[in-house]
Amino acid sequence: MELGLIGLGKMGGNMRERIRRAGHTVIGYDRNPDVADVHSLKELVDTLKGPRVVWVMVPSGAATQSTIDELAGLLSPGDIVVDGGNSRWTDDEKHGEELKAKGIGFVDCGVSGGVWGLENGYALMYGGSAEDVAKVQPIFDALKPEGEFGSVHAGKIGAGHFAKMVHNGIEYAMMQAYAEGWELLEAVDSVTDVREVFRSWQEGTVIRSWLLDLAVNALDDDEHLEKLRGFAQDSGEGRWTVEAAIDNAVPLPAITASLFARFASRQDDSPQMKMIAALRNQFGGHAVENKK
Ligand SMILES: NC(=O)C1=CN([C@@H]2O[C@H](COP(=O)(O)OP(=O)(O)OC[C@H]3O[C@@H](n4cnc5c(N)ncnc54)[C@H](O)[C@@H]3O)[C@@H](O)[C@H]2O)C=CC1
Ligand SMILES: O=C(CO)[C@H](O)[C@H](O)COP(=O)(O)O
Repeated sequence: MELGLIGLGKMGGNMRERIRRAGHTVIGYDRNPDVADVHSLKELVDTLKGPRVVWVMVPSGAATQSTIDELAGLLSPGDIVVDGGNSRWTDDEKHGEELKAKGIGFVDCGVSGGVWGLENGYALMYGGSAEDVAKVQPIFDALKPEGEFGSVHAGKIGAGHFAKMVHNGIEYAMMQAYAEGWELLEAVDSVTDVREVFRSWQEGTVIRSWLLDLAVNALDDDEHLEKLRGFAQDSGEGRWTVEAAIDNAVPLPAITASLFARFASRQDDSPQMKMIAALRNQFGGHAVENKK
């Protein structure tokens, strides 16, 4: 089938290639003309034969919103928009309604697989009506990993991004657990080769996983991660997971702590620890360290 794909960065660029390898036609648009097949959204829409399926794979928030707004004005009744970016799930209902008013279908799709997806396939979690999902199914089949699993119609509009958000919350906590274990192993003299301990865990252990494999890759590149600064960004999914947990009164101590650990990583000199030091000094006369 034919697909219009908007956003040809780390994700969309490889997805275009994987879908083409499966025998489909993909026409890509990106605001960066070096990677684009067409040079405007209008040209993309005019080039595709109807009924069209257009997949949006740009940063969540303003870029996704403006793209969907423009598509709503360009597409025709019976066409479908898929939002494959990491959009906040609460945006999906709004996007679905905006497009439905023009007779355009909408499917939200959480995509997992990162820059490895071209070869390994992309795990997909999608939400929307069965009718709209069916129109995108050949593309889902091209993107998904080989094998029985890796693709799910999670529910109605919003369910795909909600499932991907929870997936990313779990990702935060798993990464935090490996990171904490690694730091503790590095802190003691008795363990002389931390990287080999991590490598040994890749087979047979309870904690083997793809993230563990990637940790070993990172340690092979830089055995003690000396080239990196201990600073970790976040792009929203962890925050939204914690917000959803609060809305539903579901306790998420591990995921919340892993999000807060990232915030702490961005502080050179913790203001709250200054207060802790000051209070210990006030009540117990405990020593403080002053700035030089
Ligand atoms: N990198 C990852 O591991 C994953 C990323 N995602 C999500 O996929 C989406 C894309 O992510 P990446 O490819 O990593 O980002 P990226 O920054 O590598 O690529 C984004 C692309 O979109 C283009 N773009 C931005 N605004 C545009 C607009 N208004 N119109 C047309 N093109 C526009 C940029 O020029 C760029 O080529 C994001 O929503 C991200 O959260 C989802 C799963 C994994
Ligand atoms: O969806 C992903 C992986 O599954 C993206 O890599 C996402 O950017 C990770 O989240 P964060 O940037 O908040 O660490």
